Amino acid sequence: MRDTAPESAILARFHLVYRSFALDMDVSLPGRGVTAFFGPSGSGKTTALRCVAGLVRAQSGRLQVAGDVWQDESNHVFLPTYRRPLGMVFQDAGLFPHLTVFGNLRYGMKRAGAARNSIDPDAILTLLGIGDLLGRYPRHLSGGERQRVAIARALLTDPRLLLLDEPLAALDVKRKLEILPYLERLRDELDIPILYVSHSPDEVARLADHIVLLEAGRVVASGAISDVLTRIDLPFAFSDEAGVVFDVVVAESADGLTRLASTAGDLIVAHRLEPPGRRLRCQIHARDVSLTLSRHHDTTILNILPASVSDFARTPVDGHVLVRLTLKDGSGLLARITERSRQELGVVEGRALWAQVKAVALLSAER
Ligand SMILES: Nc1ncnc2c1ncn2[C@@H]1O[C@H](COP(=O)(O)OP(=O)(O)OP(=O)(O)O)[C@@H](O)[C@H]1O
Repeated sequence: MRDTAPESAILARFHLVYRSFALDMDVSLPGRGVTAFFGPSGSGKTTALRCVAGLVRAQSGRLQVAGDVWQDESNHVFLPTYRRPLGMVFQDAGLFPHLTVFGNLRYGMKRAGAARNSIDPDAILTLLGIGDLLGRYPRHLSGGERQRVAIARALLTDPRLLLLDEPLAALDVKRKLEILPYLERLRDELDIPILYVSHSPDEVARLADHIVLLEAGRVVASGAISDVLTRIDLPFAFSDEAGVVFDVVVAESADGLTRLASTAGDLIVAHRLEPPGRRLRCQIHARDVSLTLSRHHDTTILNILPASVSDFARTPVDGHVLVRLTLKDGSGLLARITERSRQELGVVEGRALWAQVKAVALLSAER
């Protein structure tokens, strides 16, 4: 059933009450890229995803995906899971152990039914790098390979939405690092949205385009990652890892350095192997940003960006403040400085100054 053209691809409103937990969610989510359901253990991430999947039925709820209504309790509409065109992958890949990789994938294809003509299996095998694994049984695959096969099987059903519930949680660090580039490719190349449950700040910083921050069943924030990570009213703004992410493009490499272009200004980092034009994601921690009133030329710091002060807040760590800055393209940057420096420099709302970036962390793997 089609509805009027939606502004966002996913409109999800759920109210669900368990004995000692209530989920209250009302969000609009983008129709492409990765939306992370993020929050501490027990905040309701998996419950929210299960509501989207139709695995649990919110007493009151409405879910619309790309114009199609999957649930509308006020009109007694509730599509069961098997009628929702979605792919799901959990912590445990859930492959059929008695079938080879090919057999598992063929199962996905069968589920696609009439839609399978619109799927390009070769493109999916390439996207996930599993073309050489087709004859193997799941027990002969690494944890990362199993997850990639499970994602491929889900995509072969031709879903309109991909749900990933902590797909890396059961993997060791080495396997996680191995699979992350594939998830980045899915994010960049798939036309369908991915809802991704995680409680790992690193995974979210690396993969998410949009964040739904949950706390005790309530949505504390929902927005583009660049907006949510620069909100100084949220608890994680004060963690040691607080910082922003930027999507940048490799511009050129010379003299052992690479210039990354972004609308907020160029960033210079140690030499990268990626060719010009490659999109990368980088992170700048608040602890790595210092402020000056004039542009210093007598400094070893390479990355100095013009900025203005939006606002600031005292951190729970004695004597520090977190300053939110606006860069020339309107994007945000956080700086953690001492209250004494703030007063001496006159760092107040609207003040124009320079942000000196001591370190830029590249979150994408080199390839
Ligand atoms: N079927 C159920 N019946 C009753 N309570 C439930 C049920 N499913 C989940 N809960 C409770 O709802 C709360 C949220 O659980 P949920 O699994 O959604 O959290 P989460 O954020 O995904 O946590 P984690 O990161 O630990 O997986 C928890 O307190 C959990 O005990």
